[in-house]
Amino acid sequence: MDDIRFAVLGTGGIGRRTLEVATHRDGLTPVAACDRNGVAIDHDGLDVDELLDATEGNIASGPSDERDVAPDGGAAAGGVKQHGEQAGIVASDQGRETETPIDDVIAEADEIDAVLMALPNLEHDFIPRVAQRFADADYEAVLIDVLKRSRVIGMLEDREQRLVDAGITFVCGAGATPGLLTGAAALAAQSFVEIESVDIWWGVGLKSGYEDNRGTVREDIAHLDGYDIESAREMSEAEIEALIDEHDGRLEFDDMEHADDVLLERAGVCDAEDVTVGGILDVRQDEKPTTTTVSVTGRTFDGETGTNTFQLDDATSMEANVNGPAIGYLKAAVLRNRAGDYGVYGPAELMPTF
Ligand SMILES: NC(=O)c1ccc[n+]([C@@H]2O[C@H](COP(=O)([O-])OP(=O)(O)OC[C@H]3O[C@@H](n4cnc5c(N)ncnc54)[C@H](O)[C@@H]3O)[C@@H](O)[C@H]2O)c1
Repeated sequence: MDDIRFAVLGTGGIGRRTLEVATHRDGLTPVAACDRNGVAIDHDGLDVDELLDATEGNIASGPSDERDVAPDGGAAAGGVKQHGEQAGIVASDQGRETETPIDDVIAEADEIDAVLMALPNLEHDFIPRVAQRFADADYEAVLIDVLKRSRVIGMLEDREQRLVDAGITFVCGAGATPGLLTGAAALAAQSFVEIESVDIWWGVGLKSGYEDNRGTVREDIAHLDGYDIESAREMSEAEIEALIDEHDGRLEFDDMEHADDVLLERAGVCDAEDVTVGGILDVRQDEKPTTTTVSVTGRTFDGETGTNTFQLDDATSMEANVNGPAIGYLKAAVLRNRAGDYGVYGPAELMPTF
């Protein structure tokens, strides 16, 4: 495959690791990265090591704000919690401060083959609206996200014709769950002619990565009983710490709104209601508190009922299982885009490329 020039929107816990994982994969040149405060662009290729060193322990994290989403100057919805104007990419020699980081990347989009959106999703229409802005700028290449929420997929489908008209190939929910595990479920389903259930059960240990992954932890809290997207967005860091203390560092989630359900339905594998997603997050130990397992139960053509399972090795980190697939799906999407195949795809509809 020819060299792929790619950008990462959001250099938090996930986006930083996207850049790092990409250095281990062939044919990828990172040419742009941005966070809420700044942007770094170099069409000859960013110096990933320098950028990672500069942002180590210094992520411009927190919920998304709207300041460069609403060109009309629309106010941010709810309180915006920032970690200082100098946090994140502006601390890198390659970075510069900007009020319009995403627009600055869009302005260079003619020379970019793929854009990976590692942005927060606490305002769940944030990523669809960013996609729309690329389409409105007549970007003709690949967009990919690692979002989690089921409801966002419909928002992307609503914009599908606009994306096709622009010439965009969009892969949504292309991280771990949804993402790798959704794709694994679609493969595991092939033994059967009818699927009864898909159960996804994940385990993540984050002790050494907790500081880097506060954005993801905040979003996960929104899935707990008694919390929702709005309340999780408004929580202070101290409130999050207190909640984690109450649970001794271990949060268990049942029946999460994860887009694996609608993405498997899109791919024709089963009904969304037959899919359940849950898991355990432990922010005080690196070991996974439980083994990530996908169980697909179905009926075979000759009348047997069985369960195919797919497990991740406990040694593989969340960051490895999100970013490896995201890059694999990004590469697959570039091949599709170059073949003139545009539109919205989920991770159960195409095979990631290594
Ligand atoms: N599918 C999966 O398996 C999976 C797993 C983990 C995380 N995720 C998703 O990955 C996403 C990123 O998570 P994270 O932990 O890296 O979050 P984070 O908070 O650490 O990072 C978010 C980044 O986005 C930037 N950002 C916020 N608003 C912005 C704006 N208006 N313009 C430009 N940049 C902006 C921030 O500065 C930061 O760099 C989340 O949506 C999370 O749900 C998915």
